[in-house]
Amino acid sequence: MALPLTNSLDSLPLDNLPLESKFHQFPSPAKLNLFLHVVGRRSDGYHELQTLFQFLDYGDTLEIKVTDSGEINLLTPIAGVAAEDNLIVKAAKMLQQAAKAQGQSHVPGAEININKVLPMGGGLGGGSSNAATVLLALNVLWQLNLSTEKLAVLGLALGADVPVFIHGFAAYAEGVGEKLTPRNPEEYWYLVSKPDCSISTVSVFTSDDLPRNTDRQLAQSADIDACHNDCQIMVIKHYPEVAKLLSWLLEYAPSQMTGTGACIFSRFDSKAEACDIQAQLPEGIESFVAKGINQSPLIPAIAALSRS
Ligand SMILES: C[C@](O)(CO)[C@H](O)COP(=O)(O)OP(=O)(O)OC[C@H]1O[C@@H](n2ccc(N)nc2=O)[C@H](O)[C@@H]1O
Ligand SMILES: Nc1ncnc2c1ncn2[C@@H]1O[C@H](COP(=O)(O)OP(=O)(O)OP(=O)(O)O)[C@@H](O)[C@H]1O
Repeated sequence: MALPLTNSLDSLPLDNLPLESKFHQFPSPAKLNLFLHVVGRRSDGYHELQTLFQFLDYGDTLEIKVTDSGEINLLTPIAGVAAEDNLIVKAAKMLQQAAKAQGQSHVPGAEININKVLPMGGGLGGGSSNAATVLLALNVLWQLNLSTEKLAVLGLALGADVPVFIHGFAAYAEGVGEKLTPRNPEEYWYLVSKPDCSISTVSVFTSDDLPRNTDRQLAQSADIDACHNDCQIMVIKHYPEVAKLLSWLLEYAPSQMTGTGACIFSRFDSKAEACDIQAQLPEGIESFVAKGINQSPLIPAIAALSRS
């Protein structure tokens, strides 16, 4: 089954009404890890990574309205995620605390809607992307003026993938994913397919079968195809659904898992080729076709809001 493509993020409207009292729409795109090397483990248990992030022109959409109440209300709950655990709510509350810490006596609230299309636990960074969108949007809507760097530091406490979504440029990342260097990988078309299973990030990072000592030099290779995803090595051992779909896709195109899975991205030169293989996917596999992009669509949306 193809996932809906109705929320293509090309041009989201931001008109000229006052910032308050109306909903503003923001994109919350997916990311791919074009490669993901695990190169060590820190004393706090987190893993040191080397990864290449690129965005997709496909993702969730958030609508945010400022309120006077000081409350954060998520009007469209996500099934299976309690409001207090939702990264959208956590990000908004964290920003309120940061505003109070810098001396603001009254911090407004917000009402938030989400149109969730990204599969959860898919390795597409949906939750982190939602958190980044909330941080950037409310920083403008609440007129807090926190720097991008400060927002990235705040966001890192919510998830290792939040900083790249805050900065919004495709990047090579080290550390736990927060030390970013801009890169411009080729913007291919991708078929993103989701095997019929969900994989928790923690289970991958705590597995004895995760390789943890990939040579740090490998990521410097000029040939991106020389790189790989270490998490995939663990996942295909434990999740036959992923192993089976990956070997099917590899017959047609270079294919690899993103993040800790379970989604697999297959690379094509054109949308038509990606759609052609999508049409042949085995029964019951969810999928979408999207373009890899080196700037997040969130950045121009925030810039337009700042100007309004
Ligand atoms: C795998 C990636 O998606 C690559 O982009 C990210 O590193 C994961 O980022 P994320 O989903 O935001 O993950 P977090 O919420 O920060 O971490 C979830 C859990 O994964 C483990 N974790 C995560 C990132 C990392 N570099 N090392 C880890 O060991 C930790 O046990 C952590 O408690
Ligand atoms: N707004 C949110 N959207 C999605 N998941 C959320 C959200 N808030 C909290 N979560 C929790 O975070 C978990 C991971 O969600 P997410 O969609 O970010 O996974 P992922 O794509 O595998 O991310 P990553 O690539 O960072 O590992 C979910 O299973 C859910 O319990």
